[in-house]
Amino acid sequence: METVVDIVGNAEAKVEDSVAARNKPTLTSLQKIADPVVYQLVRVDRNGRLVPATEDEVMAVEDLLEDDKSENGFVSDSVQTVECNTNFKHDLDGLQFQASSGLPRDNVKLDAEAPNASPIPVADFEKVNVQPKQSVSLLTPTAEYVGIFQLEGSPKPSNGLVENETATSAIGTSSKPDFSVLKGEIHLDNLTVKELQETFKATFGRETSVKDKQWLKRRILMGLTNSCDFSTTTLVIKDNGVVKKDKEEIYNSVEHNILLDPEVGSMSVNHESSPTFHDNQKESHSNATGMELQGYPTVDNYGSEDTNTEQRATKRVRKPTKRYIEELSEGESRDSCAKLISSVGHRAYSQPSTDIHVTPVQKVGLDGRWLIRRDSLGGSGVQVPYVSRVRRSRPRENFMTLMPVTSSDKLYTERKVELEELKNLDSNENSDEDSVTMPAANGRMRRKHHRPWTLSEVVKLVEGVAKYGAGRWSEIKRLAFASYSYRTSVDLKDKWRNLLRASFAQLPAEKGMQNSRKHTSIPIPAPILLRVRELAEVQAQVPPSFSASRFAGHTEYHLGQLKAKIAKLRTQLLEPPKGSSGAGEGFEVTKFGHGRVALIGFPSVGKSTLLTMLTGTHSEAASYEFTTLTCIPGIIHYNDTKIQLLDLPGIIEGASEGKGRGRQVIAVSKSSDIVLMVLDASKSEGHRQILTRELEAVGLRLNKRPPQIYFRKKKTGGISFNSTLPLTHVDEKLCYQILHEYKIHNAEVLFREDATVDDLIDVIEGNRKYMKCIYVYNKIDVVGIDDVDRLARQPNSIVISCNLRLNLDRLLAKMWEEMGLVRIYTKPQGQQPDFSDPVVLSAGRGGCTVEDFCNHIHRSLVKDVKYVLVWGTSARHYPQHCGLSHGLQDEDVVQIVKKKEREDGGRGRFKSHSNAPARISDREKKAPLKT
Ligand SMILES: Nc1nc2c(ncn2[C@@H]2O[C@H](COP(=O)(O)OP(=O)(O)OP(=O)(O)O)[C@@H](O)[C@H]2O)c(=O)[nH]1
Ligand SMILES: [Mg+2]
Repeated sequence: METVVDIVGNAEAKVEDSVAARNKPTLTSLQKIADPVVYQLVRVDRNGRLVPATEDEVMAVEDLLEDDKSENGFVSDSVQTVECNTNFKHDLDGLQFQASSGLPRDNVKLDAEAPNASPIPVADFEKVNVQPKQSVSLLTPTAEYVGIFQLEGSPKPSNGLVENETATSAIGTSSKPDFSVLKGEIHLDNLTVKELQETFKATFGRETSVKDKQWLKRRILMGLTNSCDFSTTTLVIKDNGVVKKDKEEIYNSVEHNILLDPEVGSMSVNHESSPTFHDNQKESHSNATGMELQGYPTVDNYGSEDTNTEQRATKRVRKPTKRYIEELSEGESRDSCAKLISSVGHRAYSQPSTDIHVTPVQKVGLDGRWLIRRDSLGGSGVQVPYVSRVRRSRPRENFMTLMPVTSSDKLYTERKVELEELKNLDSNENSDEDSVTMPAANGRMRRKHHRPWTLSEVVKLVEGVAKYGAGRWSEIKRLAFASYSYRTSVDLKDKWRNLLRASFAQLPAEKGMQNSRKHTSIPIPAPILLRVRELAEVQAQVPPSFSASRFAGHTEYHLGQLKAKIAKLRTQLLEPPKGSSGAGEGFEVTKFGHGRVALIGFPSVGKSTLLTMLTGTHSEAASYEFTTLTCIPGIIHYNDTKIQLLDLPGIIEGASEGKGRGRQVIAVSKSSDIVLMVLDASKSEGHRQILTRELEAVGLRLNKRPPQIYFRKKKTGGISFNSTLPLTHVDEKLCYQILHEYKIHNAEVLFREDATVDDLIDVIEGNRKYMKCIYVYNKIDVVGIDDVDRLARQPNSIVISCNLRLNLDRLLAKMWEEMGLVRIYTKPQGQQPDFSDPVVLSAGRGGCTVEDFCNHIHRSLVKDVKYVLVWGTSARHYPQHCGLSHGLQDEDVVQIVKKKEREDGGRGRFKSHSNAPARISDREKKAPLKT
């Protein structure tokens, strides 16, 4: 099989270029040319017909391209400034092959030097007889397709072939030796071992130490047979050599080349400045000088055999994946630009009078299937399209390797800029094109299995939502995305969600373009995002978790993470070390009464004095600090209830960290029902904040209710984040980060209120205590009335004076109110209620329902309760028959009606009056009758 790359040219361009090339066959002629040439990869079958190369072949060629480019360290401007407007003039009589092309200056120089400098003349060779209608075939630009047969100018007339040292040196040190420039026929039988080795080196690109002539000849012939395209030459391989063929054969072979299948891909060819065609440079027919190289037939030698042969073979037999086939087929049906190239190729081949067709390809696609490279040369870029097939087998190593890298930084920068443009050119005009591969930041190809959305698609989606409404994805898909078979309604839904995120996360101060996702192919313009936002707001689609624009930044996330970290570490700090017996000596006293109240405050604020005043229990009070060093309990008799009041040592700043036994003090206060924070009215206002902070540091939450956040850990299923209302402090990402900090990866979170990050952390920690706190400002006798008035108006505050016994009753009332004790009086059946000894319930101590009331009396009472009769504020009428779930209120009177024992046997007419066993077998057998 021979694989060739055929050139499709533009006839008009050809004429112009040929004229230009003749008049000014230099670089300037090239610069005037803007139209690119489409190269298509074809294959010559056994009948000599050119058939389109298969995908595997294209893939293999691309591999070779890549490999060669990566192997070849040679970098030259001329490599990338490919001249594709080559004008060929083939004389039927032959004998003349004119190649005029606007090669770069380097090429001109090298090509001009080559005939003179080349010491490799071999043998006389007939001038090539080529049909003018033919499409000149080029071999694929790989290292295997190198070599040229020269006809004349050889100072060394022999049958061997010699490497063109000048040319080799001209192109620099190559990693692979190039195939020698041959002249005339080659008869391997006549070559010496050394010459055979040279030939082998030229053919395969590597040296060999084998001296076996037969082996060398066989390998060389095999290499030539497999790799060289002799169809465009007058050479054939015959009898251990490359020999001339008849004119008829040449004519036939050329005729075969004209028959082309239009369905071929395009391929870029890099023309090298060197006359020795090296690796991926195999252009043999271009000459910038426009001079005639008479008798120089272009035989692109396929000096094959490289180390990748086996790999390529493996690739060819590998079955393409289903996805690859699907995408390729979709792409082929969709790619209008690809069709353009194909059709151009078809036209070019079908035009009888042209041999080169320069195709003005203007569209640029990045779908991985075709790509037009625009290399900058001077002011006018030359566009070189080539096939860039999607290869699902492995990602293309480097996008840039397909584009020859110039040594000039400027050109390199330009190319990068162009690449960026290409990336961003996913525009309206290319709406049907989708990127499958994208160049990543490190220059390697990053493959995306999904098709990135184009701007036109996004606009269509937004229009569809505006027209049909969000949620009607199937309808939008059917009506607006009918031609986009690869877009499902789920895709539309997902994209709309991402657009919503992007639009609500976008800060107004940000620059106009913002991506909804990090790796999206196109940035969404600000107007579209604004439109999305408008639509979402109109259709009440504001996602709760994205309604806060403040989350566009990372500061909140970072702060949230830090808060979670601090809370976690603080919890670890407060936990007693494992293995220890726990805390040391504490202040804990036995619980007594119906409620417990702790006195917390700085030293010498009057706590002990207050205890003495309220309870009658003496507690040492003095004018120096830390008079009290332990917990002193007292009992307050109030409203037929007993309330335990605890006098505690004074705490100072840093108590939560253990200063002044502050931790034990706070631990006792944690066990109480409410906290009385005693403050000195004559002291700084900051004391209140300090104490609040200290208590909160150990998990006490004063005058707060638990956050309305439902949180439940799960074993599997990930994190489900939901909210019943728009959130302004927490979003999904922040919630995930905080949970991640606690190493929670499976949980259910439901926000029922606009909670803060601290609330979420409290819920996750789960050990917070929410308590009522009354701020008691003592010693108001020493401050002005204005200050007293101001303090008294603060929430949860009360002003007192222990010395003057001012406002103590209000303090007790407030305390009672905050404690929420519920007194229930019992009423025996047929008797008066007992108002002397109530049953005291509270929400903090087991609840206030009838069942709690029964349990408070005795645990076994609940199952005997038939119903209860309730008098009081909780009853709608007196008495009300209530069940166990009825909620009781303060000073209710309850009468319990128990079930009767005889009712156990049934009710009404179903009642069982007999005590006989239910089953006959259980009955006692009567004694048999005596006869
Ligand atoms: N002017 C005035 N002084 C008071 C009042 N209540 C208490 N004091 C004085 O404040 C000083 C401290 O009183 P204590 O009851 O020992 O204060 P404490 O908070 O128990 O102090 P520690 O036990 O050290 O924490 C005493 O000298 C009291 O006489 C008040 O209402 N007015
Ligand atoms: Mg005291």
